[in-house]
Amino acid sequence: MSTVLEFSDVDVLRGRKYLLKNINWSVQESDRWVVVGPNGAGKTTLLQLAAARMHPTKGQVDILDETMGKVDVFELRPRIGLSSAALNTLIPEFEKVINVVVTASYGVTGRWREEYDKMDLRRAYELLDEWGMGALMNRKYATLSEGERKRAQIARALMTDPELLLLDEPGAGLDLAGREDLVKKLSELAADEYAPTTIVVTHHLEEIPPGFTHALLIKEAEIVAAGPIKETLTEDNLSETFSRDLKVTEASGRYTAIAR
Ligand SMILES: Nc1ncnc2c1ncn2[C@@H]1O[C@H](COP(=O)(O)OP(=O)(O)OP(=O)(O)O)[C@@H](O)[C@H]1O
Repeated sequence: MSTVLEFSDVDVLRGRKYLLKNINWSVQESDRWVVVGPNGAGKTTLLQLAAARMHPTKGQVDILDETMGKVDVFELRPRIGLSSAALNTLIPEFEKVINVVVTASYGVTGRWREEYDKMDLRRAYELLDEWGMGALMNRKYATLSEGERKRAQIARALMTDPELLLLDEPGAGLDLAGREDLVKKLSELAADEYAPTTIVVTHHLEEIPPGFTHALLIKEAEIVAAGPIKETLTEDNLSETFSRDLKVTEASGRYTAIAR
């Protein structure tokens, strides 16, 4: 089993504020992680480090056997699929859905004069189709609903056949049916042994796909608990993470939490 991510004594500081503090975290190839924590806890910062989009202020981050600071990040990034809401602001207004996906192979967000070969376009279409978006491939991305955008973003993140897939709040803004569809798809992806090592960030336990193996709980820049999902998503750990006395239930791999 090989290690995909290794964070050793990592701090991220901006001014005097710790965005992350004393983070030690190891992710193995077959793992599927959820990162759970309240607003402002440091989840996106953690994902930005894992995506080779940010350097730690202190400590070491190893990604896919490369050490940040010693590797050309432009070679590393295509090996990592990242989906986040930040993408929405980068996509040109009239961009077609198929181009949003295919441009990932060049690491850009607007199709300009690049020539894509048929194989790339075919792969982009197949990925869109797999995520239920095939019929919308020629629509303008700007006209998609939030749920459709999320699925197009995930197809884009998978375009380069990454070894590591990072999804930042893929369920945010989805209605109940949209969330359930997404959870099912992510659960299927988790069960696929050829799927990349996957890390999903969320605020909501209801969005955790069954089959995910590990959880990291984070609060105020520090890890509260991290490890196998059942041992980690306990009432005590979650109550500590969200600073509320929570009642947590689990049935068939689906979690819910309410305040007592
Ligand atoms: N450049 C910066 N300078 C100072 N503080 C920052 C900077 N960037 C982020 N922060 C702060 O760091 C904290 C962690 O931010 P981060 O986006 O990682 O949290 P998060 O857990 O993803 O939050 P959310 O769930 O609300 O998206 C927040 O309090 C944020 O305001």
